[in-house]
Parts: sequence; structure tokens; C-alpha cells
Amino acid sequence: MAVNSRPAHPVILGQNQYGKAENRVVRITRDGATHHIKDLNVSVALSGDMDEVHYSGSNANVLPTDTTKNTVYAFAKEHGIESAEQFGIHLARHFVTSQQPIQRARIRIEEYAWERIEAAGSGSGGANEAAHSFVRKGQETRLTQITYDGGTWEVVSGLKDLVVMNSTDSEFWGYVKDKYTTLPEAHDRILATEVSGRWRFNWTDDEQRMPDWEESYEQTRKHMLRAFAETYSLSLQQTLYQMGARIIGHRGEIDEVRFSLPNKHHFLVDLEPFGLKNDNEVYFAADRPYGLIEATVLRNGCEARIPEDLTNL
Ligand SMILES: O=c1[nH]c(=O)c2[nH]c(=O)[nH]c2[nH]1
Repeated sequence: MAVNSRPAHPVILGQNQYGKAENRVVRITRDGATHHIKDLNVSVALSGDMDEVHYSGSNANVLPTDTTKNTVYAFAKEHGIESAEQFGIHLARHFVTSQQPIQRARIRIEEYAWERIEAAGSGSGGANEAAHSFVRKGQETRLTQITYDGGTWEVVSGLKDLVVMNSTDSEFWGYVKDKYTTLPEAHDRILATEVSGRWRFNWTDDEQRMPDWEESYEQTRKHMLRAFAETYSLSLQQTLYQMGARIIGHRGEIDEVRFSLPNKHHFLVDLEPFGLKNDNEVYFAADRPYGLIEATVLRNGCEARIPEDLTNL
């Protein structure tokens, strides 16, 4: 028999930790019309005097993982997110100093960086940047498919994995409501998507002057991003059409554009239970399920040839 009161266990518990992993928190700071974003994936792992919950199931020392999640969101509101390090230090200190049984906190944070979308008319100085439109850092993948049957060429190019966000100028309301509809109407929401797009060139034979492919890609990407940034959006469908229409309108070498746009939902976190007001500042970035908005935008009179499912291209 062990000296302490607990009966000896034939099987001994080793290192253990628990907490809520991958809390996706987006914090918007509004400096007038200019918004700043911090986008983190925060994982909390706590350890300490946790033998009993494993051996007997007593939760007396257990701060729920749900509470650790709430703490992440409440701290984002109350203290802001100056840096991932500062935020992590703050959280770790809180868990260890406020809960007697917790002796160690490990906070892991991934940070997703965002750059402002360049606005129209900006020169090399970059002074002209969108106040609330962002593109996630880390390059997209550029794609192309060339088909040649000995007579006719078909070139379809595009991109995938280009993540963009507008932190305002997006609404969604006036939709059909049936007995299963619970979605509240939104008059100021975040609009974010991961663009997958393909565009078909009208260059089809060797007699025609070939487009400058590099220039075409840069300009198409630019027009697409500007349309995303500048459209006051009433739906992602409307934004999609504007992105395609702007490409068709500015790039004579392209006749058809198809987009597949997942609606990357950002839900306002309810901070009322902690006595905090969430003034469109702290969001939960959900990864699934997501709305998926897909459409082709065509030059009038042209044929639609890009397949419905872009993964087949
Ligand atoms: O832009 C949107 N389009 C929709 O069709 C839709 N449906 C939904 O629930 N949210 C949204 N947002």
C-alpha cells in the first residue's frame, strides 16, 4: 500500500495534457475606415494535478476545454492581439496563475499573415492600399492547361488557393426563409473566400498573335483582386460575377472565366456571457461546412467550354 491515501494503481498514468486545439480567432481592429487583422490558430494544452480525472473520473481539478476556448476569444476582445507571442504569453500566464491545479500551459499559435490589396491608381510607393480588403500572404498556385489537336489550340489558365477577405462592405439579407431557416440577416459581415478560377483564352490558331502570357496573368489577377476589393457585396454570387466581368471587360484575350468560391464563414463570437460587447471585432473562422458558389462568366456570344467541376481541369 502506498504511503498516501490513494490506493496503488497497477497501471501508472504518464505525461498528460489537455485543452482545446485549433481555436480559429480573427480579431479586427478598426482605426477609422482602416482595418487591421490578426488571424490566429490557437491551441491550448494544460497539465498539472490531473491524476484523479484519469484514475477516478473526478473533474474537480478540470477547467473545461470549452472554457479554454472561450478564454481565447474573450482575451482577443479584452486585450487585443498585439503579436502571437504576446497573446500566447498572456494566455499561458492566465491558466497557470488562475487555476491552482494547473502547473503548465503550452500555447501553440499559427499566424496567417494578410496583405492589403493594392487599390486602383496606386503607384510603386504602395501608398494607395485598400483599407479593408486583404489577400492572405503566401502565393497562390498558378495553373494552365494546353490542348492542341494539330489544328486548334485551347489554352485555359487560372489559379487556386488565393485567399482573400473584406472585413466590411459585405451584407447578406432578403433571402428566402422557410421553416428550416435560422441564419440571421447580416448588414455588415466579413466576406472571405479561397479563389479557384480558370480563364479561357481566345487564341486558337498559330496565325493569331499570341498573348503575352506573363503579362496576362499579372493583369488578370490584379483585376480579379480589385473587383473583389471594390465591390460592395450583397452576396458572394454578386462579387463572383463582378470579378469575372472585370476580367472580361479589361482583358480582350480572355472570353470565359469560371470561379469556384468557398464562402469561408466568420461568425461573431458571443462574448455577452463574459460581460463583453463584441462590436464586430472577434470572429470564429469556421472551416466547414462552407457555402460553395460557382459560376461561369462569358463574353457575350462566346461558348462556355470550361468544365463545371474545376478539379477536372
Ligand atoms: O453570399 C452568400 N451567398 C449565399 O447564397 C449564402 N447562403 C448563406 O447561408 N450565406 C450566404 N452568403
